[in-house]
Amino acid sequence: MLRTEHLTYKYEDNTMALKDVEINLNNGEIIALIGGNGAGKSTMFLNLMGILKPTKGIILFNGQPLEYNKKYMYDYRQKVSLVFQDPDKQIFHSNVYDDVAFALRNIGLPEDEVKRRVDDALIQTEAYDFKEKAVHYLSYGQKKRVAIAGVIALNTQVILFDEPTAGLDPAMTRGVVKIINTLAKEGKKIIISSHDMDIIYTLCDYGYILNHGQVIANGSIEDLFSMDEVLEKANLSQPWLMKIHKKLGLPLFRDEEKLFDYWREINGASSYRG
Ligand SMILES: Nc1ncnc2c1ncn2[C@@H]1O[C@H](COP(=O)(O)OP(=O)(O)OP(=O)(O)O)[C@@H](O)[C@H]1O
Repeated sequence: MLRTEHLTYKYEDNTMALKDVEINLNNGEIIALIGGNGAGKSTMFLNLMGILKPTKGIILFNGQPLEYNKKYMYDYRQKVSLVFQDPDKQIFHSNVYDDVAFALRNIGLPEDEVKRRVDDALIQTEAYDFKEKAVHYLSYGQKKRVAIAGVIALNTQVILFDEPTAGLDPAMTRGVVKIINTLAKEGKKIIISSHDMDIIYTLCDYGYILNHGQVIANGSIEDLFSMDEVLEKANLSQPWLMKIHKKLGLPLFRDEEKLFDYWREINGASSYRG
């Protein structure tokens, strides 16, 4: 699978965005990459995609270092894909359907297979209703869903999500969380960055905390969010379920439904208004 060794990346203006970063996707199913603004998350994703080339260190896919030539990258990007933080960096075509179909046509899939995959991805992301619409008329949230549809249609083994829910309303956010869970259940490896710690906590089983380009902690999600000092140093907060656990002494639950079930059980259904 995908891992890095001593990954270091320096931008042209000498900004050291990543220093000696070691991550390994085998450590979990849905992996979190978290850190405050400017910690290096997007730079990490661009390196993992081969869009940026490490200044030092290597990225290994299935045990072999990435190669930075056209042929290798053409194959690699059918196995590893990225949902960019900014959908405008991902959407190139003027029409939604053609944009989602682009990469599939590029790899030479027959048009009926392209249609099946594109329609399915647009239905999953609730973007089907505007599939004929011009991209420049779409709202930010709609563009984001088109960008996610493009990656779903590609059906790669590894999917990197850079801030997939930023700018989405609560209903769409729940939709994206559901999509990511479904992709993981299908066996895909996922790395996700988000400033929403509740989403990270609900979705991910393992994580890395980046601070000024360095991994300052890694471990199971429960362990990571128990490290008060590390979270403070990295400008992160605890998920609300973790706060309830720590401050009220309630058991630790992975999602709110389990907390509500527990509450119903200990207090009787009558005191529960949900
Ligand atoms: N093209 C660039 N040239 C120079 N410096 C850059 C460039 N892109 C990013 N940086 C710098 O690299 C560092 C890491 O930025 P990056 O965008 O990877 O962080 P991030 O964790 O994704 O932040 P955010 O949460 O704000 O999106 C920052 O100091 C940023 O200013």
